[in-house]
Amino acid sequence: MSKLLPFARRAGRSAPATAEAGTSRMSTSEKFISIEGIARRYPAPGGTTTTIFENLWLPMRRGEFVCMIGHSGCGKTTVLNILAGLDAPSEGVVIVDGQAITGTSLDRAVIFQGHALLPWRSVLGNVAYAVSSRWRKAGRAEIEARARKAIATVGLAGSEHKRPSELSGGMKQRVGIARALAIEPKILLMDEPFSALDALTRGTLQDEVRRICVETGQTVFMITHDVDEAIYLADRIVLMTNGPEAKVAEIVENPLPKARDRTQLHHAPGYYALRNHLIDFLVTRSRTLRDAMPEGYDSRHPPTVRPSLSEADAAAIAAEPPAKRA
Ligand SMILES: Nc1ncnc2c1ncn2[C@@H]1O[C@H](COP(=O)(O)OP(=O)(O)OP(=O)(O)O)[C@@H](O)[C@H]1O
Repeated sequence: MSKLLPFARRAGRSAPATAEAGTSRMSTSEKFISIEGIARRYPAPGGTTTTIFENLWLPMRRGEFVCMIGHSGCGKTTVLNILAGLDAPSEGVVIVDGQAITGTSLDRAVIFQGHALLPWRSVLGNVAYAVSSRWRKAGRAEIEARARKAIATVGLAGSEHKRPSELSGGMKQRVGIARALAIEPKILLMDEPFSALDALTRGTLQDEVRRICVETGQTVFMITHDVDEAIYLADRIVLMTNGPEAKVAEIVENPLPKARDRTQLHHAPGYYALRNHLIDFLVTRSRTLRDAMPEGYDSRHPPTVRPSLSEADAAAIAAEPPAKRA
């Protein structure tokens, strides 16, 4: 407890988080995924059109974990569906690994909030089914070996022959993750994958997903409403203004070290500045920015923000003995 106190004190007396804004542009060769000027519009009553979002630009590096946060209705799932190839933009294009997306692909696996497992198949059967659709010519032994490996990766070894009705919500979600991983996708797309789980299971699965993504160098785009989940998992956090006509307000770079421990996050310098910045955005700025973006806003290059410590906090940390900072 005593170790917690200096940080708790700092959190309490911190000035509002300052943010270093800038536009850290990604070079063309760095862009593994490139969302380029996409819009999604739907017909509305009276022959009009509703624009959910427009002129949305977002590049992602290979191996990056990007979370998107924004209020309900700003179009997060629509963006994910477009990345998956399940929906098409009304304007603009998404380029993955140099190719424009024209439909679904086994290179882009989706993990939904609901598990969508085949109820009549066992855990092994569900995962093997996905494996066989990826490697159509593979023999039974190879398919089973690949499926078993993915099942073991998510900690379900020993449950291969259980049916979905015999599994808890967390176990079902693990099967969903195993099924996605088993096809060795280039990109993992996750739509609030843990939101229906209890806090304990959610934490465990966040740990597993983080470990797997770090180990495999997976590129991930994930939607979440959970600020702490985004801080733990993401390298960058995309903040959407409220819809309709939502925009990428800013892209927040996570200043926390890549080697993170969920239970120790609140000790990390910069944690409270980042958390306060995200919450402040959701509480007020997501609305005010929808109504008026700052002068000079360029939707092609939304501001990149790196919430930083207040000067007082930075000085306090610098003054601490190194052992205390660890
Ligand atoms: N087929 C459709 N026809 C008309 N409007 C649609 C259609 N699909 C989605 N929308 C609208 O598009 C908007 C964005 O939906 P979307 O599900 O992408 O939002 P979201 O940010 O993911 O929301 P949530 O956080 O609640 O999941 C919503 O206002 C929704 O009503």
